[in-house]
Amino acid sequence: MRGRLQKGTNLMDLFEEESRCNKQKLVQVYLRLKPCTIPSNLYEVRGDRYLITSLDTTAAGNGRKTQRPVSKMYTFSHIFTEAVSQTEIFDHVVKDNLKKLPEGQSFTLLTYGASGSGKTFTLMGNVASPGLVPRSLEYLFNNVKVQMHPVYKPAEKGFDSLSNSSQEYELLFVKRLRTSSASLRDKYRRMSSQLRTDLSGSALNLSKSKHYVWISFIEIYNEGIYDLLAGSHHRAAKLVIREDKKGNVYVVGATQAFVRSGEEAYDVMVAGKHNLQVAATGVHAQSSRSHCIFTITMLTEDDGRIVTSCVRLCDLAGTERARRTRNTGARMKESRAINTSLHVLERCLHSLRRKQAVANRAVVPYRESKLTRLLGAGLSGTRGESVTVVITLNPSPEYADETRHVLQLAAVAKDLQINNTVSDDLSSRESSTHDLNNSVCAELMKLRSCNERLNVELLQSQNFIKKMTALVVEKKATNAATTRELVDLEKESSRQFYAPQIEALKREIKELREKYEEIISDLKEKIGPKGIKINQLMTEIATLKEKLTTRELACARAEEEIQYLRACIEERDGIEDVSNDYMSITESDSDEEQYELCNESLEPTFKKEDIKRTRLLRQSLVIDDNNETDNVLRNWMTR
Ligand SMILES: Nc1ncnc2c1ncn2[C@@H]1O[C@H](COP(=O)(O)OP(=O)(O)OP(=O)(O)O)[C@@H](O)[C@H]1O
Repeated sequence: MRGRLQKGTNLMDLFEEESRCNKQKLVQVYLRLKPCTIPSNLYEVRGDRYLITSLDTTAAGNGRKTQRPVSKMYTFSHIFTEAVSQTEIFDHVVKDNLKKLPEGQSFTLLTYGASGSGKTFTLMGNVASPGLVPRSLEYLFNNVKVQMHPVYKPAEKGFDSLSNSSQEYELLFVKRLRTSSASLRDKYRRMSSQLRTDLSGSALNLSKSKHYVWISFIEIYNEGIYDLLAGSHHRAAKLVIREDKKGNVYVVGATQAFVRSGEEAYDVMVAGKHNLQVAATGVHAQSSRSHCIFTITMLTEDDGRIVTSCVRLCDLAGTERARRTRNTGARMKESRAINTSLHVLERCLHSLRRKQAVANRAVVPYRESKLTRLLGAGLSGTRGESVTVVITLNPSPEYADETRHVLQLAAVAKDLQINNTVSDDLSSRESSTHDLNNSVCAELMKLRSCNERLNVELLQSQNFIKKMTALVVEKKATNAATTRELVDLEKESSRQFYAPQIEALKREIKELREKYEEIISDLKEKIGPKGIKINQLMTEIATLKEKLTTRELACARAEEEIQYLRACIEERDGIEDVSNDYMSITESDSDEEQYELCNESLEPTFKKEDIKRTRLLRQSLVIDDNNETDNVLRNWMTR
């Protein structure tokens, strides 16, 4: 499933869950990311199922094409990130399917991705990390009772019983094949201890049945099918595809090798791999130039009944951009053939999806390439095969262009249903013309069942919408409650946060107050007697001030008197030396003596009262500072 990036993956999960319930089993599409040293922000893995890409997309506007980054979300059955081991991938992707093999349930696994993204690594691996092929072999041979003589051999119509001489021939043939790959043979032995550790504890427990295991290995190169087990001249003869009336597709004449152990099977496969056309390209030095399909066929004999099933492990050649590979000549031709067959695969998947979605009779173009002809029956679901696609992705930004194409195909494959009831056109195309009435009736029946299915889907969708609406309402209510709680919490937390600070401040203030009160009382104690003295001095100062004021008033009065006397003296024109005479008047002189003295020197108008007044004046001035008074008088006299 692919869609624009949306918020709320929970809703997405719910929706997916709902769709899963509505649909039948889907093609399993896994994503494996290759470890990458260059950091890239083009891809983001969310959870273990969602990939968000920010790849450039061409947009046409105003007559011009522009590149702009678009976020897209792709859903996978599971995403294996860079750190995930081969063991985990085997356990997740292959193991359960192998368990169903003896029951007649076939399984096809495709690795698909850009060149150099890790398809071959995922299938074959290396000595340190064996891939899905050696693991599948080890798992099978460790868990089933494999027969040592090839009594039954897979054939077009199911199986053939072999004569003793034929059995001998088959055993010899495998021995010969193994000799041809002797130089490459010890690889499995080096891997096997690792494999045994990884696979320990897993058992199929099928001791009652007898199993005959055969393997075949073919490649599709430049739209020709070749037998990789046919020796070094395998390209000399092309194989042909045959299809029976039931829609089963066979490669006629493909070598089947009878194997009795994982090691034997692996050696045969290595011999075949040696024949693979591997050539250097600009992208990947060991690039696969063909699609190759490794098939393990198992004939299970149980109570005289033979059941045939197979595991097909397909390593598809990588999509290639001619611009980047810089291929020319033969390489260019190979590249074109690879891209064409992959393009047909993509179209087939698209048509199948449409066909399954609307139950129509659209023709799926399986026949347009050898690859789709061979895989078609499995993908269409008519044979009840389980199909798994492992998309390998190199997150390095330079592979972004190829990756976008790969993801498009992955998105389509993810939506395909398998084991569905929609009839496939493989057989219908071969069948003779239908009776019109029958076909109309069949069409009507189909339409009715389709209608019923749609009604059910409608009901389910309505239920889903109801559930969603209820969920939204619930979420809104929860949100409101949460907001209220948050506000309360904020208040509470701020109160709790400041309360201790306020308490601390109050305590501090109290302590300071007590401290300063102590200091003040200490000071008061210390300045106690001095304080009383100061108070006394202040009182004295006040008394002195009062006295001064009184003296000032007296002075003022005296001045007035003096003014008056002066005026009187000035009136006595002609009288001289008054001042000297007057100065001779002393305190000791009696009023009479003074009067006499005055009489002698002054005009008769200078009255006795004046003398008295002058004396009074003198007295008032002489308080405690005679000198000052004298000075005042002296000043007055000398004026
Ligand atoms: N998950 C991985 N971990 C470690 N190494 C890897 C991984 N995937 C790929 N490689 C390494 O990257 C290189 C290319 O990988 P591989 O040969 O599997 O690419 P491919 O997709 O099969 O390419 P082509 O389609 O061109 O054959 C190999 O050297 C392989 O060991």
